[in-house]
Amino acid sequence: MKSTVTPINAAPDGGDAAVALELRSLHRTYKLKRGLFRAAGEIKAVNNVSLSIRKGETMGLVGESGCGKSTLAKMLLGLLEPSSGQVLINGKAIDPGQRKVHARSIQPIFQDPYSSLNPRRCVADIVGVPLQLHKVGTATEQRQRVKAMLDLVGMPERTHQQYPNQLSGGQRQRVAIARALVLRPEILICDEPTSALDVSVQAQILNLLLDLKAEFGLTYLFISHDLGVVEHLVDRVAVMNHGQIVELGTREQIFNQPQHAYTRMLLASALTPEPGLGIPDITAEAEQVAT
Ligand SMILES: Nc1ncnc2c1ncn2[C@@H]1O[C@H](COP(=O)(O)OP(=O)(O)OP(=O)(O)O)[C@@H](O)[C@H]1O
Repeated sequence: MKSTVTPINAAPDGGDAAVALELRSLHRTYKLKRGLFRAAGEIKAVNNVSLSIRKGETMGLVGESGCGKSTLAKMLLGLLEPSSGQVLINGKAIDPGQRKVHARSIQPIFQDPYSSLNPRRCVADIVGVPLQLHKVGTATEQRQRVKAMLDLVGMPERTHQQYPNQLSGGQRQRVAIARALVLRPEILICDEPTSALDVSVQAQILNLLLDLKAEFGLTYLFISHDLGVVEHLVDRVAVMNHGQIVELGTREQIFNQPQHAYTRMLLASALTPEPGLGIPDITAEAEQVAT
């Protein structure tokens, strides 16, 4: 007789769209040197993670600090070599040594836009660098594309020649988003993209990410410890603990019927979002920035 019990990891696979990003049995081990109170050893930061994200899908990745989220993100971006396993983009395995090749398909947005923006370059130059590195178009075309991208993320023209230290936190994150999108990648890895921002600005940036997803048909992996934010944004959620995905499900399954004890613990310990943290329309803020 067929079992009626659904295994924990047998979540819907995200629909019929083609798989944009696939992780196959990814492992990453760090060697630990012997310390004063510690023997030499190793830590399995990512331990046999397999996951498929479909085109146009937003996958949330949640878990406590130290569970391996950033290590996983770095492997997806080709910044860190897996100990074993594979990352595939559109069915093609990526080689971490070929960062430049797959930078055109997959780009990051990090938590702290200030440290990820070059303080000595103006906004337009920061966004233009990827086009120069990848030799996309003529100098005139590059300038046009930079301007169009900055307009799209709500950066008024007067800010294009300014430097990161002259911008607000939200504006810096807009610049980081413009830089991430200027090569027209298909996949964005958003690693806590709003956690360094004020609550009101967080909502504006999340709204912007939603608008851009619709505009470009993007696929997102959205990494966050903030379950309130995740619940607003994602289609499916992967719950990570001690380097492993312990539960995978649709947003409704994870938030309404969590199966794994760790997921239940995470949800129970999450703070209730403050009233008004819902995502407001971005238009008002974009207008404010533009004036
Ligand atoms: N370079 C490293 N060398 C040794 N151990 C590391 C290294 N980088 C991370 N770790 C360890 O690997 C585990 C996973 O770390 P990771 O930064 O991926 O977690 P995280 O979920 O992103 O945490 P956070 O949300 O705090 O950034 C942790 O135990 C961490 O201490």
